[in-house]
Formats: sequence, C-alpha cells, structure tokens
Amino acid sequence: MEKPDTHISLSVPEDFPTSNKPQPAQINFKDLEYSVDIKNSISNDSKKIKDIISLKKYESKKKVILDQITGSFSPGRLTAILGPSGSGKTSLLNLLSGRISSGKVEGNIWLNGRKADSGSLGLVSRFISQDDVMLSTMTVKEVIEMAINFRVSGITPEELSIRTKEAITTLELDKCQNTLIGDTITKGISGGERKRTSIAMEMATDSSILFLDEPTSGLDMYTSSLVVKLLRYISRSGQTVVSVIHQPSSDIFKMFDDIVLLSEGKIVYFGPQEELVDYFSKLGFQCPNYTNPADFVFTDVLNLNEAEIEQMKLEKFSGSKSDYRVLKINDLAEKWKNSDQYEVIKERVEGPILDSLNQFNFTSSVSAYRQFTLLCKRSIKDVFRNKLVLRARLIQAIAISLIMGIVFYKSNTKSASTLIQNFFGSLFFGIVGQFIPVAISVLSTFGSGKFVFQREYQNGYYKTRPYFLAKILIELPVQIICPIIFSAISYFMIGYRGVFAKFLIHTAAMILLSLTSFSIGIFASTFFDDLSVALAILPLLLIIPMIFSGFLVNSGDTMSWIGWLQWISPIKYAFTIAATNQLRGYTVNGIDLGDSSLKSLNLGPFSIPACFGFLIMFFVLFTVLGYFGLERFSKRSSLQNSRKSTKNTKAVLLGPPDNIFSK
Ligand SMILES: Nc1ncnc2c1ncn2[C@@H]1O[C@H](COP(=O)(O)OP(=O)(O)OP(=O)(O)O)[C@@H](O)[C@H]1O
Repeated sequence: MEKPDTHISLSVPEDFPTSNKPQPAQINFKDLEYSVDIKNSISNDSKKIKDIISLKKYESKKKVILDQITGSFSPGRLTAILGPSGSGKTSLLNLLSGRISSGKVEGNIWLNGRKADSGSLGLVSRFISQDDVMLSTMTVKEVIEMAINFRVSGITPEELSIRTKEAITTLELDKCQNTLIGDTITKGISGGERKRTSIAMEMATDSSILFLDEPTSGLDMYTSSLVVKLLRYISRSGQTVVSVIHQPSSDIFKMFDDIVLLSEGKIVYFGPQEELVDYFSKLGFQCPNYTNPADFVFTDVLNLNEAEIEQMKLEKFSGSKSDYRVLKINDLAEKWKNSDQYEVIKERVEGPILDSLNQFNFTSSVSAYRQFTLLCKRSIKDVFRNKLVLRARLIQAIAISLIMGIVFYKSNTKSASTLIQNFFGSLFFGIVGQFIPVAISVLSTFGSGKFVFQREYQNGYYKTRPYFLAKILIELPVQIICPIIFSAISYFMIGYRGVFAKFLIHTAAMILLSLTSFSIGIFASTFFDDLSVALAILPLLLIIPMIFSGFLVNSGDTMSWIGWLQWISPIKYAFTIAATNQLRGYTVNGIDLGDSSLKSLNLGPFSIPACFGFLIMFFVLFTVLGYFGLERFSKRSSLQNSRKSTKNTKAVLLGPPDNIFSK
C-alpha cells in the first residue's frame, strides 16, 4: 500500500484568502496562577475536635493547576502546548479564552497591552474543543454558513458565499461539502472531515485568536498533518493560533512556530520550536539522532530514568517516583526562569504589540431576532430531514387512532352499558395515547439536541431564549397535527356524538393534552443533565397523572392526603373535558345515560372551559420551567457565565494600553 505523503509544503500560497483578515492580537500573561479548592477527606487521626463535633468529613485544600507562568502568543504564529496528561494544558487554554468559571486566578493577562479579563478574552477569541458536536442533519457547507451567519452581523448573501467557499477550499472540504454531518446511525463525513469542518466553522468568522484543544486527537497521521498544516495556514493570515497537541509526529512538530512545554502546571520551555532541542541539550539532555523531538521531550526530559532516581535518592530524601518527578520538574522550571530564552519571552511580555484593537476584534453575535429566525430555519430543515422521526410520529398517530377505531368501532350502536363502558374506555386510552408517547419522543429529541446547543452556546452563536423559542415554535405544528389526525380518524370510527362543535372540543382537548405532554418532555429533558436520569424520572411524571385521571380510581373515593394529586393531573382535566363533552345530556330512547354515568365518576366541580384553562396553565408552566431548566443547563455546563462582556470590558480593550507599558 502506498504510504500517504506527510511532507506538506509549509509555504503560504499566494492566493491566500484575505477577505476576512482578522485584526492582529497579541496575548501576554505574566506570573499567572490558577488554583482551585479541592475537598480532601479528613482521616480520623487528623480530625480536630471541631470537625468531630460538626461531623465534618472534608477539608479544603488549595490545588495549584497553573503555577506562576509567563508567556506570550503573537499574531501570525502557530503555538503548540505540549505536556503530559494533567499538566494544565486545557486549563491554560480555558483561562486564556475566558472560559474559566471556578477557582482563583492571580497574575496578569494583556491583549495588545490592554488588561484583559475573562470577558474580554472571550470576546476576541474562538475556541475549538475536543468534542465537535454538530447538527447531524446539516451538510458541511450548511454548518459553515450557519456559523458565519450567527457570528457576522449584516453579512450579505454574496459575502456569505465568498467566505464559505474560502473556508471550504482552505480546509480542503470541497469533496464533502454537500455531505451530511451524520451520526452513529446515519453515516456522514469522516472523523478528519468533522475536525476540519469544526475548524472551518470558527476560522470563517473573523477572530483574532484561535484556541484549539487537541484538534488531531483520533485522527490518522496524514489527516493530523493536514489539520496542523491548515492551522499554520490560518496563522499566516495574521491570527494568533494556539493549540494543545497530543503526541505530535516529528513532521507535525516542525510545523509549529513556538512550543510551550508544561508539566505540573509549570512552564519548562516556551520558545521557537527549532531551538527546543538545543535548549535541552545545554541542560544535559541530548536528543538522539533521528528521534522525534516531541518523543525526546516526553521520554527523556519530563520523565525520570533509573539513574536519575538513584541520584535523587542519594541527594534528597526518600520518596515515591512521583515525588522525584515533581522535584525534577521544579528544577527544570527553575532553570527555565534563569535561561536566556526566558528573558526573550519576558521582553515580549513586557514590550507587547500596542496596536489598538477595534470593534472588528470582537467576536460578534447577530441580534436576538436574527438568531431566532436563523434557528427557526435550521429547525425546520432539521425536522424535515429527520424523516424517520417525523414519519414515526405520524405513523404512531395514525396507528393508535386506527387501533382505537377498530377496537371500539361504532360503540354508539351497542347496548347502553357497553356503550358507556366503551365511551369511557376509549376516551381514557385515547387520552393516554396522546400523553405518554409525546413526552417520551420529545425527551429523546430535545435531550440529544442539548449537546449541539451546548457547543453552539459556548461558542457564542446564540442565547438561550431564541434557541428555546425557535425549537418550541417549530415543534408545535407536529404536536398539533398529530392529535388532529388522531381525532379525525378515531372520533367517527368509535361513533362519538356527531355534532361538529363536540368534535372540535374533543380535538382541542387532545391538542392541549399533547402540548402539555410536550412541555413535560421538555421540562424533563432540560432539567436533568443526564438523559437516562430523565428517562427514569419521566414515568413518574406520566403515570401519577394517569392514575388520577378520574377513570381508574373514583375521584371522590381516594384518601384525602393523596387525593389532591388529581388536581395536578393534566390527564384528569383532559378526561373531564372529553367525558363531559360526550356524555352530558346523552340519552338513548329518552333514557338518561350520560349524566348519571358522569355523576358516578365524580369528576369534580370544574366546567369544560375551566379544564381547558388548567391544561393551558400546565402547558405554560412546564414550558417556562423547561426554559429555566435550559438556562440552568447552559450556565452550569458552559463557561459562558464567566464571559460577561460588559461595556467596560470593551472600553478597556479599545482604550489606551495599560499604564505600565506607556513610556
Ligand atoms: N475545576 C477543577 N477542579 C479541580 N481540579 C481541576 C479543575 N480543573 C483542572 N483540574 C486538575 O488540574 C489538572 C490539570 O488539568 P487539565 O485538564 O488542564 O490537564 P491537561 O494537561 O489538559 O490534561 P489532559 O492532557 O489529560 O487533557 C488535572 O490534575 C485536573 O484534574
């Protein structure tokens, strides 16, 4: 088999796209420390009397994740952050992209010499995380277009098309631009294409700084090379590109301009890639010929060999291997701070680019109304492309109504007692058939869409409210059409009363119940982060209303301490409407059948309009709760709450440089 060519030209083509050239932004940080409080369980031996009295099981301990680090990321350069697992790479990226929401940050960060906080860092940077969740029903071209649409306000269709084409060409996505993203069930683009698509989404939208967390993870060597080549390519347009990278090959390693080597939250090297081997050779670590410098760093520099352990045992106290490793890293970090290369970095940090930033540096978002219309259009496509789900819902409505129609066929022609039994039975099961499947199907569709929402929300595409409203609005027609189909088929087959107004009331009750169930499904999916927990809780929300519908248990006969549950049962109100609608004043040959049967069920004091009112109230209540659930989910799972871009944040960035830089 022919070996793929991994030797990629590093020169920037002359036709490099320039229409979306970003403003240069340099990000500098000095003596940056990031720590969190962690809870350690208190051993019985070390428990103090006050811990015992207060039954305290844990004590707080400060964990330093990034320890007094200093560095600078410059425009037009591609930087790799390397380090062993747990060394603080992702934390550094999160911190510099304004995505840290907990813990304590000390030290300074500047953007072109202006003091930056998490709000301003979030405003000028884009972040591509490891998990590139995208809407599976969209094509590559559509997701890139969508990203641009959400992020660049006032864009014309021509400009949109130029930018999309540029991103597609740059990231070599031409061949798959019309392929669906796909998911585990529907195969779509490949893993490498997916990674490149998520980079294209962010690069097409004018940002000064691009952060990437392990963009090559899970990719083969050729595709990894391609991705890094493209990052280099993007950096050459003037963007500051910083990427955490995992085990790069030597070809990939050489594509980076600068390397940051982190270990135990400390920097042990920060400088040009080509000087790294030389730097460590001066410290006594020789990189063997033909060895990948990245491998050399991990195995020889950051790791301990037996000889080093023996030496440490002689010189220091006895300890575990990890203690010795920490000693070695501390020593390397100390040496780094005393090196000439560190002085170069310090000079860069202390004499930053002072070009003033402007509005174009800020990652914009379009207006809430535009977000809403874009989301509506996207949701419509999603509903129609998810043909299987749409068909399943329609088939379900038709199947249930046909089964009901056949089983209870022409019940009005049966004997009086059969008629009453059939009417109540069919009304109850018709209602349950509207209630339970809707909530379950909404839970799965809304629940799985939540992760796409999370990614897009984190990347600042839109706010929670437009997303929620668009999602509800587009889903509503399906929730209305299905009960209409159900009613239209089953109503006349069963032989309910042939008065058009009664048919309308019956259908309206089915619609409102379906909407209530829809809102309960949304509430469950947004309130519980874990879909399996939501699935475990949902039956409770569905079965209790069913028990207290007024059909299975006589409402007047339940114990008072539990009987109140009937009043919070949407099924009870829908059943009351449907039963009263059919049976009030129902006589056969002048004999009252309806009123007496209704009376025996003890359905309660509420009229049909009042029951409609309660159903509307449940729908609104659960929808509002669902909205707050989504708000809570977005705040908790994303780090957006730390990215408050106040007017003040912008004013600082647009204003003069920090005093310490003005001569
Ligand atoms: N909020 C937090 N609370 C407690 N510990 C944390 C927190 N954030 C990070 N850490 C710890 O800080 C260390 C660095 O984490 P980080 O995710 O930055 O490492 P990393 O170098 O990116 O690792 P990997 O390569 O495995 O992804 C880890 O030991 C992690 O457990």
